[in-house]
Amino acid sequence: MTKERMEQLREQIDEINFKILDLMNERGYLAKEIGVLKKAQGINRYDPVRERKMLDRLIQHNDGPFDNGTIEHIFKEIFKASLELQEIDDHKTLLVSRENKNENTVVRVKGVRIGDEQPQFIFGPCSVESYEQTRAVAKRMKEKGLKLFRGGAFKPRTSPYDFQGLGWEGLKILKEIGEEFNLAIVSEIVHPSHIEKALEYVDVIQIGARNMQNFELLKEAGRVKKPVLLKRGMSATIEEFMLAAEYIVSKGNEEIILCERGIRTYERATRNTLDITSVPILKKETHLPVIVDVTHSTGRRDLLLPASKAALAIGADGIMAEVHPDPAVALSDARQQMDLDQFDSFFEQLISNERN
Ligand SMILES: O=C(O)C(=O)C[C@]1(C(=O)O)C=C[C@@H](O)C=C1
Repeated sequence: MTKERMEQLREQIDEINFKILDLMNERGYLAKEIGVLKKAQGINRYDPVRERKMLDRLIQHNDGPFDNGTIEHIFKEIFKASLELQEIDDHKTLLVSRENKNENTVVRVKGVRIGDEQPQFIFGPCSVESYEQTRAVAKRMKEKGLKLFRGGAFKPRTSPYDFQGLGWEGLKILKEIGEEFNLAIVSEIVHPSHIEKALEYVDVIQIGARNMQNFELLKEAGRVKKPVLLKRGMSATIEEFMLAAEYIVSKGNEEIILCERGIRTYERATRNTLDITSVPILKKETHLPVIVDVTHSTGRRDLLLPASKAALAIGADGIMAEVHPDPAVALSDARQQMDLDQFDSFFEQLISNERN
């Protein structure tokens, strides 16, 4: 008997649930329409006076069993949800979003396809210090059949007294070495007025973490036909990172590679905290390729291999890491770059892991 009664009651609740659902959605459509009218009249959508009046009237009619506080709470949630509905309508779909374009963007650089099935690798010294130093790394990369070579010529450094890079001289070295070994050159550009001239030297324009919100630089990079490697700012949220990429795409350049390079947190065991889950989030939310810079995120040679494996396992399209013939005497990032032998063993282990 009690069992039957319980079933009856549950059936009634189920029916009421559907009624509430229909009424909620009917209410939602009305709120959306009000939202459109408010927008046209330039009125603020959030109306606390109206909300207060509605709550007062509801409380006057409330015969229980729910107490007034509970009723207020439930309806406040409904108002909040309606407000969100009104805002979604106004939310422009980003060009970088999956919603806007479902298929993956594949960035092509000298025959290498970034964002396609195969993971890709970008290696090279932190800074171009000399022709010999740069060439030694490029030669080792060429022997491994690697194609994407990084090297910093313009170096935005925290301290003005640290090595600032060789500038145009560094880009000349990179170009020469790129031609000798048929490597694609990835190098950072820091000034909007340098973009045009840099096209002669680089195959990929890198925009560094410190410049992720240099909007004039982003716009200029958006105006040219050259792939851009955009690094996540050190304190940037994923949304801010996506909006930075949007600046570039909105000017006409869709050839963007996003690069997770760690964010600043309270943790000091690593140089930055590698936000590994940003990779699948960015892959889900955008159509752009995503790579991970294991050197700047970890700042530790001993973590380069596990961090790279983790990045590929979680869906990264590639890895970036720094290699120097003699890291101990490097002019920047001496503690985190691999020497050539370490590079051999790192790469060997990484690709054998990929094969298995
Ligand atoms: O009545 C309005 O002005 C609405 O926009 C609708 C509504 C609601 O859901 O009831 C939504 C948000 C406002 O803060 C107040 C009320």
